[in-house]
Amino acid sequence: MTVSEQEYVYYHAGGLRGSRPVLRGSAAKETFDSIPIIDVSGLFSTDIEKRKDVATKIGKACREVGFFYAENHDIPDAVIEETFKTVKKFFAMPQEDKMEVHLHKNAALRGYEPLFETKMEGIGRGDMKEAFSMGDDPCEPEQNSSTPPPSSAPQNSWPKAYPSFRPKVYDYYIHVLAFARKLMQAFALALDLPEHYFDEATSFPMVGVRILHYPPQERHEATDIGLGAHTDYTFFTLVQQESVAALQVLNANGIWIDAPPKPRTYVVNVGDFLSLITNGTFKSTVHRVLNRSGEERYSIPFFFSPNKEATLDVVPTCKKEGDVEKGVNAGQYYMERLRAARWKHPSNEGKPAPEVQDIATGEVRVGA
Ligand SMILES: O=C(O)CCC(=O)C(=O)O
Ligand SMILES: [Fe+2]
Repeated sequence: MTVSEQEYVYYHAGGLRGSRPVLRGSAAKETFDSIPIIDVSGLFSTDIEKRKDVATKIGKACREVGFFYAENHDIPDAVIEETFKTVKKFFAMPQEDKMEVHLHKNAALRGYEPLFETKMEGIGRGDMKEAFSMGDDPCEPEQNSSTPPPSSAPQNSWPKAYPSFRPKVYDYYIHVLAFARKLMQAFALALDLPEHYFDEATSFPMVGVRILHYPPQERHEATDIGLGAHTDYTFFTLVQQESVAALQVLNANGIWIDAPPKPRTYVVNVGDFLSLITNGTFKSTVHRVLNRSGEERYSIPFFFSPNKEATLDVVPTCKKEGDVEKGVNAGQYYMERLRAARWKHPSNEGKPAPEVQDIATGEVRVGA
């Protein structure tokens, strides 16, 4: 095969542009071609051996794939169903009611983002999704922070036109946060660390609920994308998808593996923070959303990351000889990544527009 015939996949990983050759036939490496399903019910057992059994499976999935489906979690169906109803009602509001809480009006980059506002990849129109995000804020009583700051601007923006939105989103938030904490303990066990190893670094974690609406894509090419190929800047992410398949995960051969919704499961994926502190042992795997279904798609990622103040260093069980301590400040890194993808936010004023890359051809240009 000549160089010019080599096909590549382009993406953003760890905030940097990357590419991967598409390997087929005899050139293909050993890699995953499906997403493992893990029964996580043992995590709720009082028997540590049962918890460790689940953690071992989680560890294998994180090392080999970076993604898994968690089945038999403890979040009631009714909570998830009610949340999707809420999500649909939010997106069905008149545009001006959504724009009232536009993310550009919020210093913490929370709130509503209309269609095509982010451009993870692609010289096309941008990401074909609208979103609303909320997250950790010690000032909001629903979050039961033991140490609210004496005074601080609210971090979240809530739509006035939909008063019951906030309590409904919080109902989801509280449930998923508890499950995420359980998973964090399982990740510790999976790394041969004490179960509560991460408790201190996640005492008031950076978390976010992002609700997403992907209209059906008119064009069926990768240049018309729901959400460009990326990795998450989290410890891990818990994605609840409704019924429409569109999420895809990139394997080592540059092949997109479908991660369709499976009833009563969460898609769990390792993010860049967990990859960083495990020296890359746990994979923060590239993924994207392409909604070719012809239907409206709704999904709800829940992002779980360390405390803002936490310093990220490689955990003792993953250290290698000669490693230099990374000492990354979690909060700073998180905000940099969040801002980089939203360069029109007022906090980026004066900074040059970032470069974007055509996901089909690899061509790079200054973003518009
Ligand atoms: O919509 C999805 O299924 C995934 C969304 C996602 O990857 C993200 O928001 O980081
Ligand atoms: Fe993601």
